[in-house]
Amino acid sequence: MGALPSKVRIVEVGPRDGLQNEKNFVSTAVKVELIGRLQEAGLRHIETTSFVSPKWVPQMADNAAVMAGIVRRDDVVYSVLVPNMKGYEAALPTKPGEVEVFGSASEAFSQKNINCSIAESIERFAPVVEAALAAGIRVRGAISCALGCPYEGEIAAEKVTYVARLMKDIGVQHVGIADTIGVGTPRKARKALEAALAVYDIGDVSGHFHDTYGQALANIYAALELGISQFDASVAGLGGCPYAKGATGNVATENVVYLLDGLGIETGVDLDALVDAGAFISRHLGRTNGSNVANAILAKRAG
Ligand SMILES: CC(C)(COP(=O)([O-])OP(=O)([O-])OC[C@H]1O[C@@H](n2cnc3c(N)ncnc32)[C@H](O)[C@@H]1OP(=O)([O-])[O-])[C@@H](O)C(=O)NCCC(=O)NCCSC(=O)C[C@@](C)(O)CC(=O)[O-]
Repeated sequence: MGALPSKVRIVEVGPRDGLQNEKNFVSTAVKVELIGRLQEAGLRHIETTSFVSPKWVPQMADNAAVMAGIVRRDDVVYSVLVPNMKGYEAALPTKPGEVEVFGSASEAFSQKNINCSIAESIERFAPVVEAALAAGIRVRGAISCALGCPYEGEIAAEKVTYVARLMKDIGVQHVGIADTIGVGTPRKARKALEAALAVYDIGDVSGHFHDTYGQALANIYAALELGISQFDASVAGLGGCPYAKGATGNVATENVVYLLDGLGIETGVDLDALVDAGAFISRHLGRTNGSNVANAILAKRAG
């Protein structure tokens, strides 16, 4: 195990992963304000929305309006999820900085989430990747259920390598290893990441850890020890996937920043401003903040 990275890129997924499962529609204005607050807090990579079927995920139906409403900064990458060419064609005019195709290491989850097999998903992604790269847009891929599946249970590391290889072969530049249901522990996280590292370079692999079993920070630490330097996180721990029942949100961004600050690892994020952004969206949703770091800071502020 080498030294920990000196710098980490946090991809803020709250506006997409965090909100997609909300039953009540969150207005476009609130989504836009949240994104504004997140970038003011120093986040430079934000998963902004997804171009998926509004029948499947109604909360993301205002994707184009969100992309039109945000006040863009040149130094922020605005990333959008795209499952097929229909989504890409809708996303392109909104000028995303990155498109993210999302596959799975589990056949069953692939069917539930995107209504096709792993092989079919790659066929759908291939023209998206080709078109995006030709347009100069970065392409990231997510590999869901890399540490376990709500339908199949254990997922072999070989399955992660297999999907990573398929993604690499069609030109996907970076893969995110996703613990969709938050069941992983550090050893599993390490195995899944190493499975992707058999195909991708260290700078092109990131971690996406849901915190259902409270293991996400431990998994991030294990990933840091491997040299991984990019992680997805969701402000106030918002979220869950509509097709992974019972899974809670992604690891809270505030918790990740606190950990990395403590380790002396640079993120560029101002924790206080981030806590304000999390308090804003939690207030709006009428939800207890899902970040214990945020709650501790808010309690301290209240005296
Ligand atoms: C993928 C599809 C569209 C396939 O859905 P399908 O039904 O197989 O698609 P289809 O091509 O047969 O089309 C059916 C209808 O959907 C429309 N359609 C088709 N494509 C699009 C599109 N892009 N945008 C808008 N509409 C679309 C299409 O026009 C048609 O409309 P109709 O004629 O019935 O009115 C569907 O299954 C879907 O939208 N699924 C939602 C997937 C999703 O958003 N899941 C959550 C995000 S993934 C996630 O959270 C995991 C991640 C990334 O965070 C990592 C982790 O933690 O694991």
